[in-house]
Amino acid sequence: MAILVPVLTPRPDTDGAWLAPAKLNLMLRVLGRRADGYHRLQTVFQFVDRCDRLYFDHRDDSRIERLEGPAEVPPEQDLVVRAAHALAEATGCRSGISIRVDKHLPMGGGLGGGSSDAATTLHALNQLWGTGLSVEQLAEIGLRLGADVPVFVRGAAAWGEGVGETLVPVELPTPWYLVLAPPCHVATAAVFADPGLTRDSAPITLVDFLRGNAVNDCLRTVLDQYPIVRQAFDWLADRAEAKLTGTGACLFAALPSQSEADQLLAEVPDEIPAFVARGRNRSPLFGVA
Ligand SMILES: C[C@](O)(CO)[C@H](O)COP(=O)(O)OP(=O)(O)OC[C@H]1O[C@@H](n2ccc(N)nc2=O)[C@H](O)[C@@H]1O
Ligand SMILES: Nc1ncnc2c1ncn2[C@@H]1O[C@H](COP(=O)(O)OP(=O)(O)OP(=O)(O)O)[C@@H](O)[C@H]1O
Repeated sequence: MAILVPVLTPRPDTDGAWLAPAKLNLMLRVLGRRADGYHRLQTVFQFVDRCDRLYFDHRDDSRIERLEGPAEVPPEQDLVVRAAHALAEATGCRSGISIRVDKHLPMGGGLGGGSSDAATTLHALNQLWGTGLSVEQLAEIGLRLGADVPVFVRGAAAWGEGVGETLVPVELPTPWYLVLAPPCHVATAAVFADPGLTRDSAPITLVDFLRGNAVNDCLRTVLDQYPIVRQAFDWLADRAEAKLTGTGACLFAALPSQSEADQLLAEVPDEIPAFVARGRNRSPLFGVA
């Protein structure tokens, strides 16, 4: 008997917004450094249902413009604009687009918000411009924009290797997470450049991870470089199993229920922005629970 696997197509929600979710790195091992300076990693990516919201409006000319977005990011440097140009160049498409970015994810937080915005833009414009690229082709373009873009393009929770481009989909438990966003931007490049960073971890297997081997090799460096992250980490670690996502600054803990997550959220000190979100094995961009 044939098994029908649904083909999922990214689509806007009922308000016309294309969702760009956050990711968490449930573990992060740094195995070594490549000749180009990039680090070889092992990681586990899972999405959460906290999202930026992107809107795309048709234009009659061929200009690519960001009409609304984060004030800290000049429009021409915004990853949504860079993704749109990259798709236009790769396909020879001469269409234009107006993009509005309704930002909900903290920036420079290890939640991959910019990468997710780029991935959502690639999917949305591939449909709106009718450029017809495959997911593989979009992921390849995405990788040139950032190491985290491919997992958002593929939209499945994954075991990741290489610099994050070798992805194997995984089905994981989907707990409620309390996410703390200490108010600082962590410079990913500076964390990877730290001489004290552990960069010779032995590779592990998915089974090792599922049995509880879930360290983040960047944690010590980030806590040493950013006292404000250490303060938030200590607070969370006193109450739950605290983890760092990516190179931070965001921290998270899995809780058994929404009510327990909400209860802990209510206790978070006022100076630490925080939210509760549900883990998802399929990106909310693809519109399924
Ligand atoms: C740490 C993770 O968030 C884990 O998911 C990602 O690997 C980082 O992905 P990202 O933010 O998209 O990072 P990129 O913008 O590609 O890289 C920023 C900088 O971090 C350093 N970098 C990044 C990723 C990596 N595997 N090795 C590195 O050494 C490089 O100096 C690079 O110039
Ligand atoms: N649309 C965008 N949203 C957020 N940041 C953007 C965007 N476009 C460009 N950027 C730039 O990218 C940087 C990293 O943003 P992002 O939110 O992806 O960081 P991050 O969560 O630390 O990601 P990662 O986990 O991939 O390191 C920002 O500091 C900002 O300068």
